[in-house]
Amino acid sequence: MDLGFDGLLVESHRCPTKAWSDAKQQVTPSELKEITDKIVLREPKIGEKPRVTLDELRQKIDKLDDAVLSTLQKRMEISEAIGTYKKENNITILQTRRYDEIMNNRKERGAKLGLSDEFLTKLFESIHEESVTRQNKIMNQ
Ligand SMILES: C=C(O[C@@H]1C=C(C(=O)O)C=C[C@H]1O)C(=O)O
Repeated sequence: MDLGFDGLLVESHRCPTKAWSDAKQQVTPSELKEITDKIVLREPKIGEKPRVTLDELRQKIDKLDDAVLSTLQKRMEISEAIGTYKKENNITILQTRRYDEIMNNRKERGAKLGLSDEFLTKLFESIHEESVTRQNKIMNQ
């Protein structure tokens, strides 16, 4: 456990089922040892000035997240335009071949950038779901 918490409240009992209160959340002493052994204690090094400050790194993340958000917004706008086209031309919203093509291509490109298959699957499934939801709204208007 490396959670940055200041404290941890755990109830322990020799025999949890016999505890007079909160029996369900009591852990045995050996489980308690297992939990405390896993705790990582960190002492931030104060005084030593790091080359790059945490604030600077976070500002970089903030900027990149802005770019991610505006890219996603632009992608959804295009998806909605495709939704309108599909409505006007009576085309099915879900296009599995195109979806598979996107998934395979993004995962292949992502792998080259060191991004995991699991992460990319979750990311593009979620993007696709939102995209289809938006097109459905247009289709039902
Ligand atoms: C955007 C489209 O509609 C759907 C959404 C897709 C997407 O967001 O990438 C891909 C295929 C379709 O299931 C499309 O047909 O191209």
